[in-house]
Amino acid sequence: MERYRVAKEVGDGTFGTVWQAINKQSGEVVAIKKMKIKYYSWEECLNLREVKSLRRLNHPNIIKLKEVIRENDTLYLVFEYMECNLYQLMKKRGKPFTEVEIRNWCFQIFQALAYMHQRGYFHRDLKPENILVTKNILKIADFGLAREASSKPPFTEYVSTRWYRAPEVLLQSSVYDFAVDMWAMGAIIAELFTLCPLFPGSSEADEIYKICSVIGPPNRNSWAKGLQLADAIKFQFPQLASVPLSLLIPSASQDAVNLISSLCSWDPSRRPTSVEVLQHSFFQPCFYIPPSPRVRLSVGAPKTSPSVIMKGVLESEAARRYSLDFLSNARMSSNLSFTNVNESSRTGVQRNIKMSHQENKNERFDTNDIKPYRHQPAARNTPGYSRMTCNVVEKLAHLTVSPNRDSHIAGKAPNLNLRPAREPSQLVTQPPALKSGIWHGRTALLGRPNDIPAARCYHARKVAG
Ligand SMILES: Nc1ncnc2c1ncn2[C@@H]1O[C@H](COP(=O)(O)OP(=O)(O)OP(=O)(O)O)[C@@H](O)[C@H]1O
Repeated sequence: MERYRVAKEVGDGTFGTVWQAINKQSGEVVAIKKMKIKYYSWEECLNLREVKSLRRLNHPNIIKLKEVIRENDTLYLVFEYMECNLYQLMKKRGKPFTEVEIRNWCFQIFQALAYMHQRGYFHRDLKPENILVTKNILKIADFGLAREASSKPPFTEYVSTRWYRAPEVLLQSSVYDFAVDMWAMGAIIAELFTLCPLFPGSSEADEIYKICSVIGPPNRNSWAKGLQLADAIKFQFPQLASVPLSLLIPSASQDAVNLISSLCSWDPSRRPTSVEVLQHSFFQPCFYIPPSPRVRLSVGAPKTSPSVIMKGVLESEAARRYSLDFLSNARMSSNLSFTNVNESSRTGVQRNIKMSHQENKNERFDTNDIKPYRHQPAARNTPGYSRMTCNVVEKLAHLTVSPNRDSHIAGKAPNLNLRPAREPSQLVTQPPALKSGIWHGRTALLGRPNDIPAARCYHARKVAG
Protein backbone atom coordinates (compact mmCIF):
# COMPACT_ATOMS: atom_id res chain seq x y z
CA MET A 1 0.00 0.00 0.00
CA GLU A 2 2.99 2.28 0.39
CA ARG A 3 2.97 2.55 -3.40
CA TYR A 4 -0.15 4.67 -3.14
CA ARG A 5 -0.77 8.10 -1.66
CA VAL A 6 -4.33 8.39 -0.36
CA ALA A 7 -6.01 11.63 -1.41
CA LYS A 8 -9.53 11.59 -0.01
CA GLU A 9 -12.48 9.40 0.89
CA VAL A 10 -14.99 9.10 -1.94
CA GLY A 11 -17.41 6.51 -0.63
CA ASP A 12 -18.40 4.52 2.40
CA GLY A 13 -20.42 1.39 1.71
CA THR A 14 -21.56 -1.53 3.79
CA PHE A 15 -18.48 -3.57 3.05
CA GLY A 16 -15.78 -1.06 2.40
CA THR A 17 -14.58 2.51 2.52
CA VAL A 18 -13.46 3.83 -0.84
CA TRP A 19 -10.57 6.26 -1.20
CA GLN A 20 -9.19 8.16 -4.10
CA ALA A 21 -5.47 7.47 -4.23
CA ILE A 22 -2.53 8.13 -6.48
CA ASN A 23 0.07 5.64 -7.56
CA LYS A 24 3.29 7.35 -6.45
CA GLN A 25 5.29 5.87 -9.28
CA SER A 26 3.00 6.30 -12.26
CA GLY A 27 0.85 9.19 -11.03
CA GLU A 28 -2.20 7.15 -11.92
CA VAL A 29 -5.37 7.98 -9.97
CA VAL A 30 -7.16 4.95 -8.60
CA ALA A 31 -9.97 4.09 -6.20
CA ILE A 32 -9.00 1.88 -3.30
CA LYS A 33 -11.70 0.02 -1.43
CA LYS A 34 -10.54 -0.94 2.04
CA MET A 35 -12.71 -3.82 3.17
CA LYS A 36 -14.22 -3.49 6.60
CA ILE A 37 -13.63 -7.01 7.76
CA LYS A 38 -10.31 -8.74 8.16
CA TYR A 39 -9.11 -11.44 5.81
CA TYR A 40 -6.78 -13.97 7.30
CA SER A 41 -5.89 -15.90 4.17
CA TRP A 42 -5.56 -15.34 0.46
CA GLU A 43 -8.13 -18.00 -0.15
CA GLU A 44 -10.76 -15.94 1.61
CA CYS A 45 -9.86 -12.89 -0.46
CA LEU A 46 -10.01 -14.73 -3.73
CA ASN A 47 -13.30 -16.31 -2.84
CA LEU A 48 -14.90 -12.93 -2.46
CA ARG A 49 -17.65 -12.54 -5.03
CA GLU A 50 -16.39 -9.11 -5.99
CA VAL A 51 -12.92 -10.46 -6.70
CA LYS A 52 -14.03 -13.70 -8.34
CA SER A 53 -16.44 -12.08 -10.74
CA LEU A 54 -14.42 -9.00 -11.61
CA ARG A 55 -11.33 -11.06 -12.39
CA ARG A 56 -13.36 -12.73 -15.11
CA LEU A 57 -15.21 -9.74 -16.50
CA ASN A 58 -13.51 -7.42 -18.92
CA HIS A 59 -15.82 -4.87 -20.49
CA PRO A 60 -15.54 -1.10 -21.06
CA ASN A 61 -18.69 -0.55 -19.00
CA ILE A 62 -17.70 -2.72 -16.06
CA ILE A 63 -15.33 -1.28 -13.48
CA LYS A 64 -11.83 -2.69 -13.74
CA LEU A 65 -10.29 -4.35 -10.74
CA LYS A 66 -6.59 -3.57 -11.02
CA GLU A 67 -5.10 -5.10 -7.93
CA VAL A 68 -5.94 -7.04 -4.84
CA ILE A 69 -3.69 -6.28 -1.90
CA ARG A 70 -3.72 -7.91 1.51
CA GLU A 71 -1.66 -6.26 4.15
CA ASN A 72 -1.87 -7.04 7.84
CA ASP A 73 -5.04 -9.00 7.20
CA THR A 74 -6.68 -5.96 5.68
CA LEU A 75 -7.92 -6.35 2.14
CA TYR A 76 -7.62 -3.52 -0.36
CA LEU A 77 -9.24 -3.66 -3.80
CA VAL A 78 -7.67 -1.26 -6.27
CA PHE A 79 -10.05 -0.12 -9.03
CA GLU A 80 -9.88 2.31 -11.88
CA TYR A 81 -11.11 5.63 -10.61
CA MET A 82 -14.43 7.15 -11.60
CA GLU A 83 -15.61 10.70 -11.04
CA CYS A 84 -18.91 10.04 -9.27
CA ASN A 85 -21.88 7.68 -9.14
CA LEU A 86 -25.23 8.02 -10.88
CA TYR A 87 -27.04 8.93 -7.69
CA GLN A 88 -24.66 11.83 -7.10
CA LEU A 89 -25.16 12.92 -10.69
CA MET A 90 -28.95 12.91 -10.24
CA LYS A 91 -28.75 14.62 -6.89
CA LYS A 92 -26.80 17.59 -8.13
CA ARG A 93 -28.84 17.87 -11.30
CA GLY A 94 -30.76 21.12 -11.63
CA LYS A 95 -32.96 20.06 -14.55
CA PRO A 96 -34.11 16.75 -16.00
CA PHE A 97 -31.71 14.77 -18.11
CA THR A 98 -32.54 14.63 -21.78
CA GLU A 99 -33.82 11.41 -23.27
CA VAL A 100 -30.74 11.34 -25.49
CA GLU A 101 -28.50 11.35 -22.40
CA ILE A 102 -30.58 8.69 -20.69
CA ARG A 103 -30.59 6.52 -23.79
CA ASN A 104 -26.84 6.79 -24.23
CA TRP A 105 -26.14 5.95 -20.58
CA CYS A 106 -28.58 3.07 -20.40
CA PHE A 107 -27.28 1.61 -23.63
CA GLN A 108 -23.85 1.38 -22.04
CA ILE A 109 -25.24 -0.32 -18.95
CA PHE A 110 -27.27 -2.82 -20.96
CA GLN A 111 -24.20 -3.66 -23.01
CA ALA A 112 -22.34 -4.44 -19.81
CA LEU A 113 -25.29 -6.47 -18.54
CA ALA A 114 -25.56 -8.39 -21.80
CA TYR A 115 -21.86 -9.16 -21.54
CA MET A 116 -22.01 -10.40 -17.95
CA HIS A 117 -25.34 -12.18 -18.24
CA GLN A 118 -24.06 -14.06 -21.26
CA ARG A 119 -21.13 -15.14 -19.17
CA GLY A 120 -23.37 -16.43 -16.48
CA TYR A 121 -23.16 -13.61 -13.94
CA PHE A 122 -25.91 -11.47 -12.58
CA HIS A 123 -25.24 -8.42 -10.43
CA ARG A 124 -28.15 -8.55 -7.96
CA ASP A 125 -27.54 -5.08 -6.51
CA LEU A 126 -27.97 -2.64 -9.36
CA LYS A 127 -28.78 0.83 -8.09
CA PRO A 128 -27.70 4.35 -9.04
CA GLU A 129 -24.94 4.28 -6.39
CA ASN A 130 -23.39 1.25 -8.06
CA ILE A 131 -23.24 2.81 -11.49
CA LEU A 132 -20.15 4.98 -11.72
CA VAL A 133 -19.73 7.88 -14.10
CA THR A 134 -16.81 9.73 -15.62
CA LYS A 135 -17.80 12.29 -18.19
CA ASN A 136 -20.34 10.42 -20.31
CA ILE A 137 -18.98 6.99 -19.56
CA LEU A 138 -20.88 4.70 -17.22
CA LYS A 139 -19.55 1.57 -15.54
CA ILE A 140 -21.19 -0.97 -13.31
CA ALA A 141 -19.43 -1.35 -9.96
CA ASP A 142 -19.82 -3.15 -6.65
CA PHE A 143 -19.95 -6.80 -7.54
CA GLY A 144 -20.18 -7.74 -3.88
CA LEU A 145 -23.45 -9.56 -4.49
CA ALA A 146 -22.75 -10.75 -8.00
CA ARG A 147 -23.61 -14.35 -8.49
CA GLU A 148 -22.84 -17.00 -11.01
CA ALA A 149 -26.06 -18.27 -12.49
CA SER A 150 -24.53 -21.71 -12.47
CA SER A 151 -24.37 -21.63 -8.67
CA LYS A 152 -27.09 -23.76 -7.24
CA PRO A 153 -30.36 -22.36 -5.90
CA PRO A 154 -31.92 -21.96 -3.42
CA PHE A 155 -30.66 -18.41 -3.01
CA THR A 156 -31.73 -17.80 0.54
CA GLU A 157 -30.12 -14.46 1.12
CA TYR A 158 -31.94 -11.21 0.85
CA VAL A 159 -30.27 -9.31 -1.88
CA SER A 160 -30.20 -5.90 -3.42
CA THR A 161 -31.21 -2.53 -2.24
CA ARG A 162 -34.91 -2.48 -1.51
CA TRP A 163 -36.03 0.21 -3.96
CA TYR A 164 -34.57 -1.72 -6.87
CA ARG A 165 -35.36 -5.19 -5.56
CA ALA A 166 -37.37 -7.43 -7.85
CA PRO A 167 -40.76 -8.74 -6.65
CA GLU A 168 -39.66 -12.38 -6.75
CA VAL A 169 -36.87 -11.52 -4.31
CA LEU A 170 -39.22 -9.44 -2.15
CA LEU A 171 -41.57 -12.43 -2.02
CA GLN A 172 -38.70 -14.63 -0.93
CA SER A 173 -38.49 -16.85 -3.96
CA SER A 174 -35.52 -19.15 -3.56
CA VAL A 175 -34.94 -19.20 -7.30
CA TYR A 176 -34.30 -16.14 -9.38
CA ASP A 177 -32.04 -15.12 -12.21
CA PHE A 178 -30.81 -12.36 -14.50
CA ALA A 179 -34.28 -10.88 -14.55
CA VAL A 180 -33.64 -9.29 -11.13
CA ASP A 181 -31.13 -6.99 -12.84
CA MET A 182 -33.69 -6.13 -15.50
CA TRP A 183 -36.26 -5.11 -12.89
CA ALA A 184 -33.67 -2.86 -11.23
CA MET A 185 -32.87 -1.27 -14.58
CA GLY A 186 -36.55 -0.47 -15.16
CA ALA A 187 -36.64 1.38 -11.84
CA ILE A 188 -33.36 3.14 -12.57
CA ILE A 189 -34.41 4.32 -16.04
CA ALA A 190 -37.64 5.74 -14.62
CA GLU A 191 -35.64 7.51 -11.92
CA LEU A 192 -33.32 9.02 -14.51
CA PHE A 193 -36.33 10.63 -16.15
CA THR A 194 -38.05 11.90 -13.00
CA LEU A 195 -35.09 12.24 -10.61
CA CYS A 196 -37.29 10.44 -8.08
CA PRO A 197 -37.20 6.75 -7.18
CA LEU A 198 -40.09 4.84 -8.74
CA PHE A 199 -40.70 2.44 -5.83
CA PRO A 200 -39.31 4.01 -2.64
CA GLY A 201 -40.61 1.46 -0.13
CA SER A 202 -39.79 1.93 3.53
CA SER A 203 -39.88 -1.82 4.21
CA GLU A 204 -40.27 -4.93 2.11
CA ALA A 205 -44.05 -4.94 2.50
CA ASP A 206 -44.20 -1.24 1.74
CA GLU A 207 -42.00 -1.87 -1.28
CA ILE A 208 -44.64 -4.23 -2.70
CA TYR A 209 -47.30 -1.70 -1.81
CA LYS A 210 -45.41 0.96 -3.77
CA ILE A 211 -45.05 -1.39 -6.72
CA CYS A 212 -48.78 -2.21 -6.67
CA SER A 213 -49.59 1.48 -6.54
CA VAL A 214 -47.78 1.94 -9.84
CA ILE A 215 -48.33 -1.25 -11.85
CA GLY A 216 -51.32 -2.69 -9.97
CA PRO A 217 -51.28 -6.07 -8.22
CA PRO A 218 -50.44 -9.23 -10.19
CA ASN A 219 -53.16 -11.70 -11.15
CA ARG A 220 -53.28 -15.25 -12.41
CA ASN A 221 -52.55 -14.08 -15.94
CA SER A 222 -49.76 -11.69 -15.24
CA TRP A 223 -47.89 -13.72 -12.61
CA ALA A 224 -49.46 -16.90 -11.27
CA LYS A 225 -46.21 -17.90 -9.57
CA GLY A 226 -46.23 -14.60 -7.69
CA LEU A 227 -49.62 -15.40 -6.20
CA GLN A 228 -48.21 -18.71 -4.98
CA LEU A 229 -45.17 -17.01 -3.50
CA ALA A 230 -47.42 -14.51 -1.73
CA ASP A 231 -49.64 -17.33 -0.44
CA ALA A 232 -46.63 -19.12 0.94
CA ILE A 233 -45.74 -16.16 3.14
CA LYS A 234 -49.39 -15.25 3.78
CA PHE A 235 -49.11 -11.95 2.01
CA GLN A 236 -52.03 -10.32 0.27
CA PHE A 237 -51.30 -7.93 -2.52
CA PRO A 238 -52.97 -4.57 -1.94
CA GLN A 239 -55.67 -4.16 -4.57
CA LEU A 240 -54.61 -0.80 -5.95
CA ALA A 241 -55.32 0.57 -9.39
CA SER A 242 -52.32 0.93 -11.66
CA VAL A 243 -51.26 4.31 -12.93
CA PRO A 244 -50.15 4.70 -16.55
CA LEU A 245 -46.38 5.03 -16.52
CA SER A 246 -46.72 7.69 -19.16
CA LEU A 247 -48.45 9.85 -16.56
CA LEU A 248 -45.79 9.18 -13.97
CA ILE A 249 -42.98 9.83 -16.39
CA PRO A 250 -44.38 12.52 -18.65
CA SER A 251 -41.03 13.50 -20.11
CA ALA A 252 -40.39 9.98 -21.44
CA SER A 253 -41.19 8.97 -25.00
CA GLN A 254 -43.60 6.10 -25.61
CA ASP A 255 -40.61 3.91 -26.47
CA ALA A 256 -39.03 4.66 -23.12
CA VAL A 257 -42.30 4.05 -21.30
CA ASN A 258 -42.76 0.73 -23.10
CA LEU A 259 -39.27 -0.34 -22.16
CA ILE A 260 -39.67 0.59 -18.48
CA SER A 261 -43.03 -1.13 -18.43
CA SER A 262 -41.63 -4.37 -19.84
CA LEU A 263 -38.63 -4.29 -17.50
CA CYS A 264 -40.95 -3.76 -14.53
CA SER A 265 -43.13 -6.77 -15.32
CA TRP A 266 -44.23 -8.77 -12.30
CA ASP A 267 -43.35 -12.01 -14.01
CA PRO A 268 -39.56 -12.31 -14.37
CA SER A 269 -39.95 -14.44 -17.48
CA ARG A 270 -41.78 -11.58 -19.20
CA ARG A 271 -38.98 -9.12 -18.66
CA PRO A 272 -36.79 -8.80 -21.72
CA THR A 273 -33.21 -10.00 -21.50
CA SER A 274 -30.41 -7.47 -21.79
CA VAL A 275 -29.68 -8.60 -25.34
CA GLU A 276 -33.32 -8.09 -26.25
CA VAL A 277 -33.32 -4.68 -24.59
CA LEU A 278 -30.40 -3.60 -26.77
CA GLN A 279 -32.65 -4.24 -29.74
CA HIS A 280 -35.65 -2.41 -28.28
CA SER A 281 -36.92 0.52 -30.31
CA PHE A 282 -35.90 2.87 -27.50
CA PHE A 283 -32.30 2.12 -28.45
CA GLN A 284 -32.87 2.30 -32.18
CA PRO A 285 -30.84 5.52 -32.47
CA CYS A 286 -27.86 3.85 -30.81
CA PHE A 287 -25.20 2.09 -32.70
CA TYR A 288 -22.97 -0.44 -31.12
CA ILE A 289 -19.40 -0.78 -32.27
CA PRO A 290 -17.85 -3.83 -30.72
CA PRO A 291 -14.40 -3.28 -29.34
CA SER A 292 -11.82 -4.35 -31.86
CA PRO A 293 -9.86 -7.47 -31.00
CA ARG A 294 -6.79 -5.28 -30.72
CA VAL A 295 -8.41 -3.07 -28.10
CA ARG A 296 -9.87 -6.00 -26.23
CA LEU A 297 -6.68 -7.93 -26.12
CA SER A 298 -4.04 -5.29 -26.09
CA VAL A 299 -2.58 -3.17 -23.36
CA GLY A 300 -3.69 0.13 -24.87
CA ALA A 301 -6.70 1.77 -23.29
CA PRO A 302 -9.45 2.91 -25.61
CA LYS A 303 -9.55 6.69 -25.37
CA THR A 304 -13.29 6.90 -25.32
CA SER A 305 -14.59 3.82 -23.75
CA PRO A 306 -18.27 3.33 -24.53
CA SER A 307 -18.87 2.10 -27.96
CA VAL A 308 -22.00 4.06 -28.57
CA ILE A 309 -22.53 6.72 -31.15
CA MET A 310 -25.78 8.35 -31.99
CA LYS A 311 -27.88 7.85 -35.04
CA GLY A 312 -27.00 11.14 -36.67
CA VAL A 313 -23.51 9.91 -37.23
CA LEU A 314 -24.45 6.71 -39.02
CA GLU A 315 -27.89 6.97 -40.45
CA SER A 316 -28.25 4.04 -42.79
CA GLU A 317 -30.42 1.10 -41.92
CA ALA A 318 -27.52 -1.28 -42.45
CA ALA A 319 -25.31 0.71 -40.16
CA ARG A 320 -27.95 0.67 -37.49
CA ARG A 321 -27.73 -3.05 -37.07
CA TYR A 322 -26.43 -4.03 -33.71
CA SER A 323 -23.26 -5.97 -33.65
CA LEU A 324 -24.19 -8.31 -30.92
CA ASP A 325 -22.23 -11.25 -32.18
CA PHE A 326 -19.54 -10.31 -29.76
CA LEU A 327 -21.78 -11.43 -26.98
CA SER A 328 -21.58 -15.02 -27.97
CA ASN A 329 -18.25 -15.00 -29.73
CA ALA A 330 -16.06 -12.81 -27.66
CA ARG A 331 -13.36 -14.50 -25.74
CA MET A 332 -12.01 -12.72 -22.77
CA SER A 333 -8.45 -11.76 -22.90
CA SER A 334 -6.36 -13.12 -20.15
CA ASN A 335 -3.63 -10.56 -20.11
CA LEU A 336 -3.53 -10.56 -16.36
CA SER A 337 -0.20 -10.08 -14.78
CA PHE A 338 0.95 -11.15 -11.41
CA THR A 339 3.50 -9.74 -9.11
CA ASN A 340 5.22 -11.84 -6.55
CA VAL A 341 5.44 -10.13 -3.26
CA ASN A 342 5.85 -11.53 0.15
CA GLU A 343 2.59 -12.14 1.79
CA SER A 344 2.07 -10.05 4.87
CA SER A 345 2.65 -11.81 8.10
CA ARG A 346 -0.39 -13.61 9.36
CA THR A 347 -1.72 -12.01 12.44
CA GLY A 348 -4.76 -12.53 14.54
CA VAL A 349 -6.89 -15.58 15.04
CA GLN A 350 -8.12 -17.51 12.06
CA ARG A 351 -11.85 -17.29 11.64
CA ASN A 352 -14.45 -18.13 9.08
CA ILE A 353 -15.88 -15.24 7.16
CA LYS A 354 -19.32 -15.75 5.75
CA MET A 355 -19.66 -13.62 2.68
CA SER A 356 -23.42 -13.85 2.66
CA HIS A 357 -23.63 -10.05 2.62
CA GLN A 358 -26.52 -10.39 4.93
CA GLU A 359 -25.66 -8.22 7.80
CA ASN A 360 -27.51 -5.13 6.70
CA LYS A 361 -30.06 -6.67 4.45
CA ASN A 362 -31.80 -9.04 6.73
CA GLU A 363 -35.16 -7.47 7.07
CA ARG A 364 -38.32 -9.24 8.03
CA PHE A 365 -41.38 -9.16 5.86
CA ASP A 366 -44.02 -7.46 7.92
CA THR A 367 -47.17 -5.96 6.48
CA ASN A 368 -47.37 -3.63 9.47
CA ASP A 369 -44.36 -1.91 8.03
CA ILE A 370 -46.36 -0.44 5.18
CA LYS A 371 -46.07 3.28 5.48
CA PRO A 372 -48.91 5.43 4.18
CA TYR A 373 -47.72 7.99 1.69
CA ARG A 374 -46.85 11.35 3.01
CA HIS A 375 -47.39 13.97 0.43
CA GLN A 376 -44.00 15.60 0.36
CA PRO A 377 -42.81 15.60 -3.20
CA ALA A 378 -39.29 16.80 -3.58
CA ALA A 379 -36.87 16.54 -6.43
CA ARG A 380 -33.65 14.70 -5.73
CA ASN A 381 -31.64 17.80 -6.15
CA THR A 382 -33.57 20.07 -3.83
CA PRO A 383 -31.92 21.10 -0.57
CA GLY A 384 -32.83 18.76 2.24
CA TYR A 385 -33.88 16.20 -0.29
CA SER A 386 -34.90 12.91 1.17
CA ARG A 387 -35.52 10.00 -1.14
CA MET A 388 -37.96 8.50 1.32
CA THR A 389 -40.41 11.30 0.64
CA CYS A 390 -39.73 11.64 -3.05
CA ASN A 391 -42.02 9.51 -5.14
CA VAL A 392 -43.40 9.84 -8.60
CA VAL A 393 -46.85 8.67 -7.55
CA GLU A 394 -47.01 11.47 -5.03
CA LYS A 395 -45.92 13.84 -7.73
CA LEU A 396 -48.80 12.86 -9.99
CA ALA A 397 -51.00 15.52 -8.48
CA HIS A 398 -48.57 18.11 -9.77
CA LEU A 399 -48.32 16.90 -13.32
CA THR A 400 -49.10 19.27 -16.10
CA VAL A 401 -50.26 17.09 -18.94
CA SER A 402 -49.32 18.22 -22.38
CA PRO A 403 -52.19 17.67 -24.82
CA ASN A 404 -49.70 16.97 -27.59
CA ARG A 405 -48.15 13.94 -26.13
CA ASP A 406 -49.52 10.62 -27.30
CA SER A 407 -48.23 8.97 -24.20
CA HIS A 408 -50.75 10.71 -21.99
CA ILE A 409 -53.66 9.01 -23.63
CA ALA A 410 -51.98 5.74 -24.32
CA GLY A 411 -52.60 4.26 -20.93
CA LYS A 412 -50.38 1.51 -19.66
CA ALA A 413 -48.01 0.38 -22.29
CA PRO A 414 -48.24 -3.27 -23.25
CA ASN A 415 -45.51 -5.58 -22.11
CA LEU A 416 -43.16 -6.93 -24.68
CA ASN A 417 -44.12 -10.42 -23.64
CA LEU A 418 -40.73 -11.68 -24.55
CA ARG A 419 -40.01 -15.07 -23.16
CA PRO A 420 -36.32 -15.53 -23.48
CA ALA A 421 -34.45 -18.67 -22.85
CA ARG A 422 -32.05 -17.68 -20.12
CA GLU A 423 -29.29 -20.14 -20.76
CA PRO A 424 -26.19 -19.00 -18.99
CA SER A 425 -23.32 -19.35 -21.34
CA GLN A 426 -20.14 -21.06 -20.36
CA LEU A 427 -17.64 -18.99 -18.56
CA VAL A 428 -14.72 -18.31 -20.75
CA THR A 429 -11.07 -17.99 -19.94
CA GLN A 430 -10.20 -18.77 -16.39
CA PRO A 431 -7.89 -16.19 -14.92
CA PRO A 432 -4.52 -17.52 -13.92
CA ALA A 433 -4.14 -18.62 -10.35
CA LEU A 434 -2.91 -16.07 -7.91
CA LYS A 435 0.66 -16.56 -6.99
CA SER A 436 1.09 -14.41 -3.96
CA GLY A 437 0.33 -11.23 -2.09
CA ILE A 438 -0.81 -8.85 -4.83
CA TRP A 439 -2.98 -9.56 -7.75
CA HIS A 440 -2.66 -7.19 -10.68
CA GLY A 441 -5.53 -6.84 -13.08
CA ARG A 442 -5.47 -5.38 -16.54
CA THR A 443 -3.54 -2.33 -15.55
CA ALA A 444 -2.98 -1.14 -19.06
CA LEU A 445 -6.67 -0.74 -19.77
CA LEU A 446 -6.97 2.23 -17.50
CA GLY A 447 -7.36 5.82 -18.46
CA ARG A 448 -4.55 8.29 -18.06
CA PRO A 449 -4.36 10.28 -14.85
CA ASN A 450 -5.02 13.49 -16.72
CA ASP A 451 -8.37 12.21 -17.87
CA ILE A 452 -9.60 11.79 -14.37
CA PRO A 453 -11.19 14.76 -12.69
CA ALA A 454 -11.22 15.13 -8.95
CA ALA A 455 -13.82 13.17 -7.04
CA ARG A 456 -16.98 14.87 -5.96
CA CYS A 457 -18.03 14.86 -2.40
CA TYR A 458 -19.74 11.60 -1.57
CA HIS A 459 -23.16 11.69 -0.10
CA ALA A 460 -24.13 8.27 1.13
CA ARG A 461 -27.66 7.00 1.28
CA LYS A 462 -28.62 3.75 2.83
CA VAL A 463 -31.70 1.97 1.65
CA ALA A 464 -30.48 -1.56 1.91
CA GLY A 465 -32.49 -4.08 3.80
N1 LIG B 1 -13.88 2.92 -8.70
C1 LIG B 1 -14.45 3.91 -8.03
N2 LIG B 1 -14.20 5.19 -8.34
C2 LIG B 1 -14.78 6.20 -7.65
N3 LIG B 1 -15.67 6.01 -6.65
C3 LIG B 1 -15.97 4.75 -6.31
C4 LIG B 1 -15.38 3.63 -6.97
N4 LIG B 1 -15.86 2.50 -6.41
C5 LIG B 1 -16.73 2.89 -5.47
N5 LIG B 1 -16.80 4.23 -5.39
C6 LIG B 1 -17.65 5.03 -4.49
O1 LIG B 1 -17.78 4.37 -3.25
C7 LIG B 1 -19.15 4.00 -3.02
C8 LIG B 1 -19.21 2.69 -2.28
O2 LIG B 1 -18.57 1.70 -3.05
P1 LIG B 1 -19.10 0.21 -3.11
O3 LIG B 1 -20.54 0.23 -3.56
O4 LIG B 1 -18.17 -0.60 -3.93
O5 LIG B 1 -19.00 -0.20 -1.58
P2 LIG B 1 -19.88 -1.25 -0.80
O6 LIG B 1 -19.34 -1.31 0.58
O7 LIG B 1 -19.90 -2.54 -1.56
O8 LIG B 1 -21.31 -0.56 -0.85
P3 LIG B 1 -22.77 -1.17 -0.61
O9 LIG B 1 -23.19 -0.61 0.71
O10 LIG B 1 -23.59 -0.63 -1.75
O11 LIG B 1 -22.67 -2.67 -0.65
C9 LIG B 1 -19.81 4.00 -4.40
O12 LIG B 1 -21.20 4.27 -4.36
C10 LIG B 1 -19.05 5.10 -5.12
O13 LIG B 1 -19.61 6.36 -4.86
